[in-house]
This record gives sequence, C-alpha cells and structure tokens, in this order.
Amino acid sequence: MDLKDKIQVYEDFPKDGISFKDINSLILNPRAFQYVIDEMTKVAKALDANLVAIPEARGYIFGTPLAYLIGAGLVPVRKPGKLPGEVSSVAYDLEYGSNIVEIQKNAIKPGDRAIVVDDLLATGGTLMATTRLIEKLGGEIAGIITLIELTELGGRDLLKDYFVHSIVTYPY
Ligand SMILES: O=P(O)(O)OC[C@H]1O[C@H](OP(=O)(O)OP(=O)(O)O)[C@H](O)[C@@H]1O
Ligand SMILES: Nc1ncnc2[nH]cnc12
Repeated sequence: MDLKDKIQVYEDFPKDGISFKDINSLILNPRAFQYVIDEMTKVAKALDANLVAIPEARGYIFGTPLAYLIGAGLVPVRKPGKLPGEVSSVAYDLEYGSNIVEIQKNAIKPGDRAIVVDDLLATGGTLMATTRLIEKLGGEIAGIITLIELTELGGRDLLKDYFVHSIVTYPY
C-alpha cells in the first residue's frame, strides 16, 4: 500500500521551515489505518514486551490498538501536569520546540519490557526522553516502533542503543 499517498504534508507548519507530516489524513482511511496497525503488530510480536508506552498525543493512536493486539498493558507518557500521584519527568527538545514528558512512577516495575510507539521519529528527542523515563524506573526497552521516520534529522543515531522500526521514511 502507498502510505505516502495518504499522509498529507503541510509546509511551514507549525513553524517556518518545518515540513509537517500529518497522520490525520491516513487514519481517516480505514484500510490504511488497519494496514499500519497490522504491520506494527507483526514487528511488535517478536519483541517479547509486556507493556506499550505511548507518548501523548499521537502515540496513543497507534500504540493503543497495538497493545490490545499483542496483549500488553498501556503506559501513557504525558505532557506535564496531567498525571496524578508520583511522577517522573524528563525535559527534551523536539524538531519544533521543547517540552517535558512525564510517566507515573507506579507504571513501571523492574523487569518490565516496553515497546515505545509513536507516529513519527524526527530528532528522536521525544522517544529518547521516553526511554529514559522507563529505564529510570527499572524497565527495559524492547524496541521502538513508529509509522514515519525523517531520516536526515538524526533520530536513529540518537536512539542507536535500541531496536528502531519505522514503516515510511522521508528525508526531512
Ligand atoms: O523526534 P522529535 O523531534 O521528538 O519529534 C517527534 C514528536 O513530535 C510530535 O509530537 P508533539 O510533541 O508535537 O505532540 P502531539 O503528539 O501532542 O502533537 C510527534 O508526535 C512525536 O512525538
Ligand atoms: N515534521 C514533522 N511532522 C509531523 N510531526 C512532527 N513532529 C516532529 N516533527 C514533525
């Protein structure tokens, strides 16, 4: 299936110079959405994970059906101030800004194996911050799965210690 055909690209959004890959046009198409989840599931099944970690907000879209299909628990990774109880936080930079991600401390136990699922790997800042949160709490990273990878932005190099699988690539 030609997925690029389904991903609408907006130039100069949300800032000048950013070529924004919009997954909303893809998930509107039921066959394309099913195809992506099926492809992610094939890869995820080999990773022997008991958890799927999902960065807010677009990671939720792909990580939730994937967790259901492989029989894993879900760990939301949220923007600051959204999670109750004790949380662990990491600040990070992403392609068009900077942010903080948080995870509930009781979400991860030593020995847990998590797959991190997101829509897009650009600089890798978001995914790296997520892996740090999980590892800080004693979890292991089973792998990282994204729909889109922007290959010239260096995310794969930053995440070189991990298995990283993406389905569609663009240079930037
Ligand atoms: O590899 P990076 O440079 O870190 O960029 C990738 C991240 O940027 C986007 O999230 P964003 O923070 O815009 O949040 P959203 O999902 O809430 O739109 C995207 O969904 C990835 O999580
Ligand atoms: N170029 C891009 N398109 C869509 N989401 C992004 N997140 C970070 N960079 C992005």
